[in-house]
Amino acid sequence: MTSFSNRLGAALAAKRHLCVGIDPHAPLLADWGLTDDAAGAERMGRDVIAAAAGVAACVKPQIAFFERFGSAGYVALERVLADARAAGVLVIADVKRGDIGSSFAAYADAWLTPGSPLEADAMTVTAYQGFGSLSGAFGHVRDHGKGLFVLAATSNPEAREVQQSRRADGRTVAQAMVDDALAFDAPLDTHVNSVGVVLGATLTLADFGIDVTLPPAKPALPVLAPGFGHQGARIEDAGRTFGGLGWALLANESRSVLSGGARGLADRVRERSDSIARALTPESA
Ligand SMILES: O=c1ccn([C@@H]2O[C@H](COP(=O)(O)O)[C@@H](O)[C@H]2O)c(=O)[nH]1
Repeated sequence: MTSFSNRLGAALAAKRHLCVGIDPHAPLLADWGLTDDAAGAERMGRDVIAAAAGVAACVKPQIAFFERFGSAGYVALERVLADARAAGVLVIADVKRGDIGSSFAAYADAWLTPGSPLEADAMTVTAYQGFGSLSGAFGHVRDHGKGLFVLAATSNPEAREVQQSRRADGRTVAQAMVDDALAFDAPLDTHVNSVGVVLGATLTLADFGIDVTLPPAKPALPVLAPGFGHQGARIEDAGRTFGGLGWALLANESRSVLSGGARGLADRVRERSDSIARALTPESA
């Protein structure tokens, strides 16, 4: 078994930082000449996998756009995930799961168990019920080489009221999420932690009171950063926004890459991937 952190580390070492979103919005499906149904979502997802293979670091299917088609949407997503496994494309399932421990463990079984129909490499999670409530996934991380991305400072403006709040210990909620992710014991043979965080590209870390200072021996903290493209953040600013975190940055773009149809998709993925690699090189950061 090759772990998520090892595979992610290999992609990052090859200067791949782009995470291509798979978000089959109705207008995008129309733009692609596809029907607004499960078949259309499946076609878009499978085309994205083909374009991302060997070029992007990972893909991120957004479950909401499959779930709106009910069971047919889940079947479509299963087929997209099967394509990704066959093509060796890393998948972060954007499912934002969180619950009391026993229920959360069932989510981890669904998304992170090898052989599960919905098996992904990593999933997004919320620790609003306490970081400890995520422990049902820690076995999947340690024993099955899976990964987690904990929402810390999200890209939407409404999140600030909650995530910038200060806890009794003086840290912001966002900083506490980062600290808990950093404290997760990574296997010794990896350069990248298996537990990372979601930090929106539309924000400044200072606004959220976030200081991500890694202890010297620690593997890098993977950061999934949505907000580039359609939400206004510019890939060219990624080095400045994320500073020393750049090495393990996964810059997500969904609508901005998907817009324009299937034709030209491979070129757009290549162009965005090259741009983010350039933005993160020390000379231009
Ligand atoms: O803080 C967050 C967390 C998740 N998202 C998700 O990322 C994509 C962004 O799509 P764009 O089209 O590139 O804006 C989408 O699936 C969101 O649900 C986020 O935007 N911000």
